[in-house]
Amino acid sequence: MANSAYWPALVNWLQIDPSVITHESAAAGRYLCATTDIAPSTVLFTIPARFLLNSRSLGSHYPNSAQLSAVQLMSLHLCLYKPLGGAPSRDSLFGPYIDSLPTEFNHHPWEPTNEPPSVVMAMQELRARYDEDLAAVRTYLQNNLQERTSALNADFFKWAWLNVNTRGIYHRLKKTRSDPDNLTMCPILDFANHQPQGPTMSLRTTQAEKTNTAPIGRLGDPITVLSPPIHVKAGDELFLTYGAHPNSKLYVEYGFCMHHECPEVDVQDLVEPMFVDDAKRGVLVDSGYWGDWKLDASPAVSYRLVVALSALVASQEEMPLWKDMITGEREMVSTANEAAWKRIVQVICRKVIERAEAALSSAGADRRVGILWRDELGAAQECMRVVSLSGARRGADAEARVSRRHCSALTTNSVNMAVEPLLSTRTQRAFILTVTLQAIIVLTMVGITFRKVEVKVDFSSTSSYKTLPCYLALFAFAEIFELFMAFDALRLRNTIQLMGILLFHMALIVFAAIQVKETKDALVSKSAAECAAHFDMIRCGGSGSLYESVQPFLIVVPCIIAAAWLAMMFFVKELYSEFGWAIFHVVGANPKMKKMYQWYQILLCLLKFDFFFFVAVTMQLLIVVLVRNSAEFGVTIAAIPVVLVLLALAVLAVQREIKWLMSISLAMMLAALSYFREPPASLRNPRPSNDLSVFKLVRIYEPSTASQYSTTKASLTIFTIVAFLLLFATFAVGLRCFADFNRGLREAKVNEPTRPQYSQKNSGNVAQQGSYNGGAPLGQRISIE
Ligand SMILES: C[S@@+](CC[C@H](N)C(=O)[O-])C[C@H]1O[C@@H](n2cnc3c(N)ncnc32)[C@H](O)[C@@H]1O
Repeated sequence: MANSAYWPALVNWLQIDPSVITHESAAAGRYLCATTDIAPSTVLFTIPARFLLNSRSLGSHYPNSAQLSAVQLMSLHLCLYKPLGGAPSRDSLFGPYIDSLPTEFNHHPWEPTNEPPSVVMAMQELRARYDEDLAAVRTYLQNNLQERTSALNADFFKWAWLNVNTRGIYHRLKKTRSDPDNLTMCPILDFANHQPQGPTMSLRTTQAEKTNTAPIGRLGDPITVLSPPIHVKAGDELFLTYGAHPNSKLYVEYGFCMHHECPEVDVQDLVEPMFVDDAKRGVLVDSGYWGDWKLDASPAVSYRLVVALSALVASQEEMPLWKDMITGEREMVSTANEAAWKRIVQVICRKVIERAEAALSSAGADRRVGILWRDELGAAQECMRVVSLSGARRGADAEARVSRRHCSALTTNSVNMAVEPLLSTRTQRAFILTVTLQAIIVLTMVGITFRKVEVKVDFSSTSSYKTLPCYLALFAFAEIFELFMAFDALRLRNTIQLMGILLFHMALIVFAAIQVKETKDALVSKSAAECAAHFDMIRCGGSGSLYESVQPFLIVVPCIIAAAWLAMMFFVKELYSEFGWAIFHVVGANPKMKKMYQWYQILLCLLKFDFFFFVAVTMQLLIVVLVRNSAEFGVTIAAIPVVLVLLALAVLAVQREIKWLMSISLAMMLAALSYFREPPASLRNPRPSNDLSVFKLVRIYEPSTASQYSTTKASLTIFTIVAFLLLFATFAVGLRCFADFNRGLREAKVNEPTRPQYSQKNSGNVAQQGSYNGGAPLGQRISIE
């Protein structure tokens, strides 16, 4: 079949009317285009499971198909049904799809010509994979389908294998995420060309991926393709991100190169011969740091290379320090060690520059090979510049700082962007629904209690009655705050905040339980003997009393919150695996950076909870203790927005790493801490009702003022202690984060993911939803940390 005829036949076979079409360009072959204007993240098309070519859809058509890997089985099928002599494929299963595949791969690099050594190595590895797959398929045919053995034409198999390699995408078909057979070819989607960054199409998370199990249906889940998260105009090209791959990988696996601003060089061929000491080689292999050593632009020297070269130049006595460095306990082995590995980096750079210049002066006709050499030259020159610049500075982080200015977009932003918008997975929706539902029920219960008491009691008559409005206000605020925190945690994919919410919710259970007794103390002021003599339905307990009528509502509240807590625990566990591999990967593989980022996340979380507890304590004071028309009442209310601004400034300081602002924020925290300990004399007031020194816990229990706090004693004590401890923790974590300023994390903090990101940085070996497989058996390449 003529290639131009494939499109109508393909959409007719799929029975869909997608809002996309293919066009062709000389530079990148066929590509996908929008046929109409499309709103952000709209469903473009869905391909049912029976049209997906993979181990599930083919398995039942081949005897003992489990003997073959997915790549082998798919390649075998394409090889057997390759369209011949312009006629359509004879395949009754996937004929129209096979007709839409490229007819040849003449341009695909197969034999090394003049490529850089690391690229030649990668090409050899690709060939080894191909040879292995061809041999496996031969053996399979001999053992199972002898009559088809003659159909295994090596040229056809190469065509088939390269189709699978350049068009296969990750698709969950197996029980575990890392199974190499989670691979499929998907009609139409496989016309999408690669764009390393910027808004691209994405795939809706499949049911199997959401539940983290094998798909339930025999053929697996369908694939739904979403448009980029921006408005697309008719005629615009629709891209997909294959992964944050360097040109060397794009060239070897997909046969093209792009102009990268931030190239990288694999220097394995230069570094490996330096390890003449087998013991050191063994240590690196055992610790997982052997190989994958790069000079790149962010950081100039990859962390793995720093680790390897530090080991290379470390003395025997220094090796324990080197181990401390890789566990993140120390920054470097020693200044002498660092100076020594930097000298080696300069030697490596010089060698790379020399050979790149030589290759470029005798460059052949292939434009792609020229790009590969220019990448090597550019990366080595940049690395040389940065390492010389940072001679006196500490660690690779200094280099990282300089280089990230140019390359942050490629490293932190270009990783595969969101597969899912906020609240698009069932677990996320279930989590928010649980928090919302329990909030509605709890507030209704508290509201009913309040109404019942309100009609009988004048709250201003005695201070103890004020416990009830205080209880209502606190709960309303706590529930709204929790809902905000839940949305915020999902938006940021922040698992630490989710843990914080669970702790907070647990505190709500305790608080609600305490309220049963506090409300009783507030209402039931007469002894049993007094009540026996003269029953007062408001001040007495027992049958017919006001307290008895509200008691069931008070008891039900902690039960509901506790039940919701159990459900939330379950959902947080699910969300942990949903976000687990998306969050904390913003900063790459460096354990030091990861640790710093985690402390930063903890600080942000603490600051949010600080705000809650500050407002909660203030609210209790306003309602129960302070006199409404007093100046202090006004000052206390005014303090709320002021504190909010201060906390926001603290967030800004830590995020942007503004030292002077962070110093002020820490000083304010310290001042607030000492305020808890001993209030300034000016704030002390002989009149207990106006006394802000209530912050000092002892006042709550002082005989002169104790009666004033009698009914709120327990909750005020708990809130005050928690607020103090939280502020203390915030101060300590703030100091820790301050110490991490200027260590290369700023870029990652500013570019935080408000959408999930699937890290590829530093692994270069990842296959995932929405990205092309990129060649090697997936088992070797899926990296889920
Ligand atoms: C999944 S296919 C995409 C559709 C393909 N262009 C076609 O003609 O069928 C992947 C192949 O497209 C080409 N390709 C993808 N992205 C490209 C890009 N940005 N520049 C040049 N070629 C690209 C490469 O040949 C790659 O192996």
